[in-house]
Amino acid sequence: MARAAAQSVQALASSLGALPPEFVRPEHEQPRATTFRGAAPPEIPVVDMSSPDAGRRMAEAAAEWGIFQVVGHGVPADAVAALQRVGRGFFALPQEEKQRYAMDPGEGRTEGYGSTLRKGDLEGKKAWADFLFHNVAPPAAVNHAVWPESPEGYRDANEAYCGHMVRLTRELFGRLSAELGLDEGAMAEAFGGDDVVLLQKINFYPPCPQPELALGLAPHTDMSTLTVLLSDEVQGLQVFKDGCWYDVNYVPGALIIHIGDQIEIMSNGRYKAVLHRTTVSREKTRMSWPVFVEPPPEHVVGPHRQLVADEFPAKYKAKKFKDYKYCKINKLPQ
Ligand SMILES: O=C(O)CCC(=O)C(=O)O
Ligand SMILES: [Fe+2]
Repeated sequence: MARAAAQSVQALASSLGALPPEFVRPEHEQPRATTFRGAAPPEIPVVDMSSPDAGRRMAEAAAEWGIFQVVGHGVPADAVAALQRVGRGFFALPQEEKQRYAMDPGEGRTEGYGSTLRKGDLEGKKAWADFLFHNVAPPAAVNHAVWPESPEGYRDANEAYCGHMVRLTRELFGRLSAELGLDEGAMAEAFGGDDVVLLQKINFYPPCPQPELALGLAPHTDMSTLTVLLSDEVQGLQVFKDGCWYDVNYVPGALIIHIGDQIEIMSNGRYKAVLHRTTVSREKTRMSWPVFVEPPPEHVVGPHRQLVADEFPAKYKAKKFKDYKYCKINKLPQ
């Protein structure tokens, strides 16, 4: 069991005094040196989706920040609480039981439990996080064999939350399309209609002995269309804007919407994919539950034809989502 236990940050964290060198970020990435500390930092917009100007405000935030928080989103608090309860229950399982769901991309198991421990990023530094992820929609993309059997209620909670995510995604696509002067159905169609794929991920960031030197996740944009992120109340998410890293404030009951690469491409750059990272805490475990909304693998995404003109040439190539993903994962040019 010792070998399996060493494969998670969670197990490592419970046995450590100092941060192992492979987690120490270069200085230009360390949160201590790079987080904005001035008075009155600008706040990521919070939009009430039931207000009359919600569409316009979301579009402005998507263009300026690539991220916004939504309240009045219609996702019931008990569906959110149930998802969080089963996620916490999974990470509280003994290490060897979690390891039963281990992903292994080399073996073709791309869903499941894992950590970035084995694979450093570009600078060879490791991220202070474990995760679990699996598809939740559409039914043809779901493999229940990789979903945890415990805690009890895991499947029901995930299915119920997913139903709300499908509806919320449709609404966001509709409003963001309309604000570009397109038909309300333009984004849904551009991203594969009912075949759009939803991935549920759970991030687990254990307490870290030297949080000022480490990152939970290195800076990245999501390759999704958009991501609907649920966070607990522990501070951790940061976004990059105009040369600075800003904390995203916790807003009770809110969901955080990240514009991903595919919406940036489809909108021909009118909406921006947000560059983000996560910090970790010395005392507290942090968890987050992002849902990545992706086009089906064979689906081609490119700038929408109504957003390309002589004075607005296409800024991105059209390509199959699976090819985009391959290049992004392997850090190849798009
Ligand atoms: O934990 C968070 O707040 C962000 C997670 C994230 O960016 C990701 O999983 O892609
Ligand atoms: Fe992300």
